[in-house]
Amino acid sequence: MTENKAVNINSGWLDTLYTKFVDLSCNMLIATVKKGPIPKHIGFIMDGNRRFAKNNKIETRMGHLAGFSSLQNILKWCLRLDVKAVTVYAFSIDNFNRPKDEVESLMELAKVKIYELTENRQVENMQEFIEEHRLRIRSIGKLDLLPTDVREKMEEITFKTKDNNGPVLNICIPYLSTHEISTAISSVSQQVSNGTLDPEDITESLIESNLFTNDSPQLELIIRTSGETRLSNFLLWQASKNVLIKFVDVYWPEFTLLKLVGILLDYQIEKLQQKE
Ligand SMILES: CC(C)=CCC/C(C)=C/CC/C(C)=C/COP(=O)(O)OP(=O)(O)O
Repeated sequence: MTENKAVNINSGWLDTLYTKFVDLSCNMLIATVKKGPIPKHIGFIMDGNRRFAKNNKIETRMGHLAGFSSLQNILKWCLRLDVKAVTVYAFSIDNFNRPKDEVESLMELAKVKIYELTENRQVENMQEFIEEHRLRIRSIGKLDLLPTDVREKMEEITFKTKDNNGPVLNICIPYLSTHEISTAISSVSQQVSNGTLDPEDITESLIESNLFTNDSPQLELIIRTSGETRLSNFLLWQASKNVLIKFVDVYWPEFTLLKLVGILLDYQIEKLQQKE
């Protein structure tokens, strides 16, 4: 009995010490990398949740849940690093071709997590974090493909955070870059056909101003986890403008601050080389 108690006290003390050590290390890493240029807008292809689940012998659903936790951590670090926009590929239009129960569980996860945020519940201090950083959350993509309840939750959080004047989190769900570009072109053609736009005034920047990311700063970095080296129809137009693309060999739920900092240092070296 006494022995157990002693072990509990010791492990509590060690946990606290460990947490403090981790916090301190994270703060130091963030302060160090912030001395150099930080990309204003980062896109993440959050890949590898299912392989993470398989490797760890857990259900696919739990892999996606671990992916959501990873998203929360990475978002927090990005905001502390003063990144102004984070765009995440949460669900591709093609993902609707996955097994029905996986699609349903991903939709449920999206709905529940967004519900927790909109209803002002504590999601590991996430609500506090949104308030503190005045974060705007937007869902972008072909929203009418979402089940009504999920779409409503997405629209609700976009509405609730629309007047926040801090950074923006763009959640691509369900998204394909080619759909985004064709939607922009269609909106421009509409203006031509109703006589509000002269075809001669169609420029690259006009098309760009009709993309879903039109109110985010220029994309400067894309990170894809899981070792895959493709863009998989993510931010193709935005990626054409001097964007550094980094492929990392870890699954999304395993992506750490240390990995992010390593990539940011590469980004800073590249910036310095471009200046020379
Ligand atoms: C509400 C919200 C924003 C939720 C985010 C949750 C999350 C991280 C979703 C990503 C889903 C997804 C298709 C990941 C890709 O890994 P994969 O499933 O393709 O894994 P694999 O590459 O190993 O097959």
